[in-house]
Amino acid sequence: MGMADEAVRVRGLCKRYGAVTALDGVDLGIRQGEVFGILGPNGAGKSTTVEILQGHRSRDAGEVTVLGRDPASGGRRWRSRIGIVWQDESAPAELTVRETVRHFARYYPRSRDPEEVVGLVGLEDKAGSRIKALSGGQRRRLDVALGVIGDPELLLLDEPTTGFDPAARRQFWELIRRLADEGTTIVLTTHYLDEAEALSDRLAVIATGKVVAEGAPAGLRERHGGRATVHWSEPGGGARHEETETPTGTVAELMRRFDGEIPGLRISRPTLEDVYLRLTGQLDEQPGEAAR
Ligand SMILES: Nc1ncnc2c1ncn2[C@@H]1O[C@H](COP(=O)(O)OP(=O)(O)OP(=O)(O)O)[C@@H](O)[C@H]1O
Repeated sequence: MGMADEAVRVRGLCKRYGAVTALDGVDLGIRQGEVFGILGPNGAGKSTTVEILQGHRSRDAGEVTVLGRDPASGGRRWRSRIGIVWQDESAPAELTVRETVRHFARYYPRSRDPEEVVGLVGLEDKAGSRIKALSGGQRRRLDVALGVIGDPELLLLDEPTTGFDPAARRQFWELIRRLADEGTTIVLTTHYLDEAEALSDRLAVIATGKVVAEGAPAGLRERHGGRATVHWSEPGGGARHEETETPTGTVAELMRRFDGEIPGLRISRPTLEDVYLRLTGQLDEQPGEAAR
C-alpha cells in the first residue's frame, strides 16, 4: 500500500492525561474508501484516538496524517473534508430536521443537497418535525446527516450506535454501507463485536493504549483464534473433546476407530468474541474453551 492510498496514517502515537497513559505507541494505516473499525474495552483509548484524528485533541508524541495533513494544523479547508458526528449535538431544538440540515449545509464550500441527505439517513418522514420531537435513534441519524452534509471524504464516528435498539442498529449499519458504497472512508469506534464484524473491511483492536491486533475480521479470527476443538461421544456415553491444529486428521482418526459414523461429532472454532476477549486480556483461558 502506498502512502498516497492512505486516508489516515498514524505512527507511534502517544497521549498522556497526567499520570494516565491513554495511548502508548499506536500505529494505524487506514486506506481510502474502506470502513475501518476501532474496537476495544472501556478506557482503551478509542475516543482519544478519534479526537486526535479530528484535530480536537493534542498528542504527546507520534506522527499523524489525515487526508494528507497533520490534524494539529489542519486548517479550515482540511476540516471541511472531514465529517464528524458529535455525541451530543446541540442543534436548536425548535428547528425542524429539514431546517437544521439546510442550516448546517451553509457552513461548507461544497455541501450535499439537504433533501437528499435527509433521505439518505432515512428521515424523510420526519423532515418537518422539530428536533425536540425526535426519538434517540432518529436524533442520532440527524447527527449523522449533519456529519455528511459537507460531503466529506472521511467520516469519523465515535460509538455511533450506543443506545440504539437492535432494529435501529441494523438500519444504521445500512446507512454506513450506503455511505461506504459512495466511496466515503469511514472510521468508527465501537464496543460491539458484531457491529465491527458486520461493517469493517479491517479493524484494529486497542487495549490499554496499544493496538493488539489489526486486520480483516476473518483474518483476525484465523491468526489469533488458535485451534479448533473436535467434540464427540464415546460409546459408554462420555463426552470428549480435543483441541487441535488439524481437526480433519482428528476426525479421520476417529472415523477409523469408530469404523464409520462418529457419535456426537461437532467441530467448534473460536468466535471473534473469543479472540477479542483474549486479545484485550479479559479472558485467560484458551479460545476453544471460551465457546462453552
Ligand atoms: N480528558 C481526560 N482527562 C483525563 N483522563 C482522560 C481524559 N479523557 C480520557 N482519559 C483517560 O484516558 C484513557 C482512555 O480514554 P478514552 O476515552 O480514549 O477510552 P475509550 O476507549 O474511548 O473508552 P470508552 O469505551 O469507555 O469510551 C482512560 O483511562 C480515560 O480515563
